[in-house]
Amino acid sequence: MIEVTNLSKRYGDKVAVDDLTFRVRPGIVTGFLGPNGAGKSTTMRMIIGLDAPTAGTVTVDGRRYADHPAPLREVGALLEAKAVHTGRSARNHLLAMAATHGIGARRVDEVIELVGLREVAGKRAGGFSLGMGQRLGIAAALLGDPRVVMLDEPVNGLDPDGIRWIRGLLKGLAEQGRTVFVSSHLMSEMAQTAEHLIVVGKGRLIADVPLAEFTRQASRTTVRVRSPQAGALRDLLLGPDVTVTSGEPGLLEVTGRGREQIGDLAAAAGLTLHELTATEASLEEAFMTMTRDAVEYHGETDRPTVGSAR
Ligand SMILES: Nc1ncnc2c1ncn2[C@@H]1O[C@H](COP(=O)(O)OP(=O)(O)OP(=O)(O)O)[C@@H](O)[C@H]1O
Repeated sequence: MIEVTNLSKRYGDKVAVDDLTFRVRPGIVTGFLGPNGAGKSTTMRMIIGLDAPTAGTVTVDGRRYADHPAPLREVGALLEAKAVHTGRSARNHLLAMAATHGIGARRVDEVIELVGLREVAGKRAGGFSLGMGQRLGIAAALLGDPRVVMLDEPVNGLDPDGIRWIRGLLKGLAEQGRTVFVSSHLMSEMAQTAEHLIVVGKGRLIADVPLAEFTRQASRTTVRVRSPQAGALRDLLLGPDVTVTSGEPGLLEVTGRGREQIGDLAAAAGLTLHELTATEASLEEAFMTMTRDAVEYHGETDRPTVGSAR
């Protein structure tokens, strides 16, 4: 379990992480989702003590990372997929890491097998492709058989095979009861991997929801309505839990009322309709809307809003 409490990080005037509070539970894959610059890497660095918080606390299984007697056995992390610049073979690279933590050669061979590097384990790690380097980084993260696994953007730059492999690996680690925390800026990727989502924007928490709940909310249908009497129609449609927005004159986008209901209400009031179309938002669109709202929260609105009553 990772517990982040009122965590903030400032670099000079820049607030990278702003009063974040959330928990990452064992037994499931938790996705850490947010656009570029949202503060994901900074948060992960603070979890393993690479950066000191400006305020707030982070604990892993009840203790600060630095207070664990054998941190590598507690948390395995892959942060910033950077190339391994070494003339050593992959196996020797891992053996050297293992030796500094009192981990034996047997475990090195186990993780090599686990990440599928057996055939290239004797090759120079410095010459590895991005995908192989990524597998090596994951092997290093798993060396200590950690109860918490944390990976920052692990699928960046990987081919479809590599991506599928990482998804399977993460799910398997979670099924073994480990805490698995993985960041991405792609909703579509998280939708296939994570069971729970922590969404951040501009350093702030936007959502802390099960994926199923996010999907349910995202699939809320929007109805596009065109009418020469859009103003009157909007007034007619507004009500509790109904939102009406407009991007152009004569066009309304309505959530909270179904297509038939809108058609019936318009007909009963004698209003003319030129279009009545139901559209389902994709998960990616729902994520964009969510994070755009975080931008709006900071006062940078770019979306004209006709009216809403919630
Ligand atoms: N060492 C630093 N000094 C100054 N600013 C920093 C530093 N590290 C991060 N930042 C800033 O803090 C903000 C959050 O960055 P962070 O890398 O944590 O975001 P992220 O969500 O991981 O983004 P990405 O997906 O692009 O990696 C960004 O605006 C970034 O420019």
